[in-house]
Amino acid sequence: MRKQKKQKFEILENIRIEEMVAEGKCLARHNNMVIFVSGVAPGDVVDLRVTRKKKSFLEAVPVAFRGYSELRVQPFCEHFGVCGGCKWQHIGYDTQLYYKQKQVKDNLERIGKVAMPEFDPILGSAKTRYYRNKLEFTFSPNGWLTNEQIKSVEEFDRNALGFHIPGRFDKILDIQHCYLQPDPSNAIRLEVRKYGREHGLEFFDVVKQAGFLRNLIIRTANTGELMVILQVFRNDQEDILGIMEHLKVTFPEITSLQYVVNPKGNETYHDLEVVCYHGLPYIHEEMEGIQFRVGPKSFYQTNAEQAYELYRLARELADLKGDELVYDLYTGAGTIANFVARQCREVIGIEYVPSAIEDAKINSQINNINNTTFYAGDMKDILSNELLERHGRPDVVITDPPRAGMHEDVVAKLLEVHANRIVYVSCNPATQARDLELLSTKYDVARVQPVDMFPQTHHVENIVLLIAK
Ligand SMILES: C[S@@+](CC[C@H](N)C(=O)[O-])C[C@H]1O[C@@H](n2cnc3c(N)ncnc32)[C@H](O)[C@@H]1O
Repeated sequence: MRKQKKQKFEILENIRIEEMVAEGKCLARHNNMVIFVSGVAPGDVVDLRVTRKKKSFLEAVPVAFRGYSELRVQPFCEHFGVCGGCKWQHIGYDTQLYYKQKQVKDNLERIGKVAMPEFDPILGSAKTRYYRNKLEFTFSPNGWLTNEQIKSVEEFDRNALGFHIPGRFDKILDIQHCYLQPDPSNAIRLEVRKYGREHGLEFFDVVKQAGFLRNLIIRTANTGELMVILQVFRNDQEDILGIMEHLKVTFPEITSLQYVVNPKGNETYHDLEVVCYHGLPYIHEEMEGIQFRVGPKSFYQTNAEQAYELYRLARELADLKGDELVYDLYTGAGTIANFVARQCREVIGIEYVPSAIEDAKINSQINNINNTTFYAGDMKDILSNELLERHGRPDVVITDPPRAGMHEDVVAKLLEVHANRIVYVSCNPATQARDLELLSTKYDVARVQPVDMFPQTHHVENIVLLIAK
């Protein structure tokens, strides 16, 4: 007798979703086993398909809903559930803030294991939609179709311009309307797609590494300046100039229109020449009258309004009186360094990416800020005894590391220098908590202030003030 084939993915029925936990996933339990579930809300009752089995936990996705959570609200975007962009739009903004605050508290208390003050309530974002100043869209000749679209596939032009399906480098969701970036972002994207389709320009196929239109970046600054960068695979000048001219005429509000020819295997263009077709090769963001020049390769905080709130809080916690030496670690394009420079004696900014340091210097120059010095290199090498001897021991350290947190050598150096204050800005409370535990031998945690930079997502930013013991 033939053996019955074992079902690959187990279905678990009638499971109540308990809590929102890390990375925007929810927790449920079945037979004493913990299950991490995406796309649900605490209080939902669901049937789950197990997608991953580990010794101590399972991962699963819902296949049917038997009851809906009271926390749910109607998602506003037609791409919800497929697009990776706004995964939390099925729960209201107050609930999102509640869980972000909880995420910070859980991480700091569970991992950090240090004495904590009362946490300040999370600072929500004034804008919960259209808050991003930068989006990057990818072209594809065979865009992802929804089940509805598959039924009538002949009606759909598969040439797509949108976002990657989460976890898929080769699948692009064609976006009709995106709620993340203000006007005229949607209009520009739709016009580029229309022009490409109507003129028979090939949308790039990442698997075959063939085609022409590759990627579109739109940056909408808070000064009203607008940058558009088109990435193409081949240097077909007639086609490039055709689409550039069309965009220039159709959107006179574009102040910086650029293109990059990228024949490489990936979409990164930091090592390629970006050609300015029209306008200036950069745009400006502004904060308290300080201008920040943003070039095609520059990093700038993507929620500019909330970045201002974040920096304002960081500066408040730094408690600058005018005579301090401040070290701004992981300074990026020197945004925090320049933002606090007028309130202190001197700022030393350190950052890994050399082009960001060039931007940081320009940002000081164009604002007549003369008390900043910037260094490019790996933090653990640059923050050396030699540097500390040259500039002196910092009174205040502001540190804003990447998600991985600070290298242990950098933490060791901060213990050694024993600054009066450390303002630790983090986009990952888990690694922040790990670093706080190490720092707690010489510093007390005095304030904890979560900030929401990314509504509709599980991401949370957190500022911690440490005071020397
Ligand atoms: C979260 S961003 C902070 C940017 C900046 N403070 C701002 O608000 O715009 C972290 C920065 O750390 C830089 N970085 C990452 N690893 C680094 C390292 N090992 N040494 C120095 N800088 C590093 C990244 O390039 C990035 O600019």
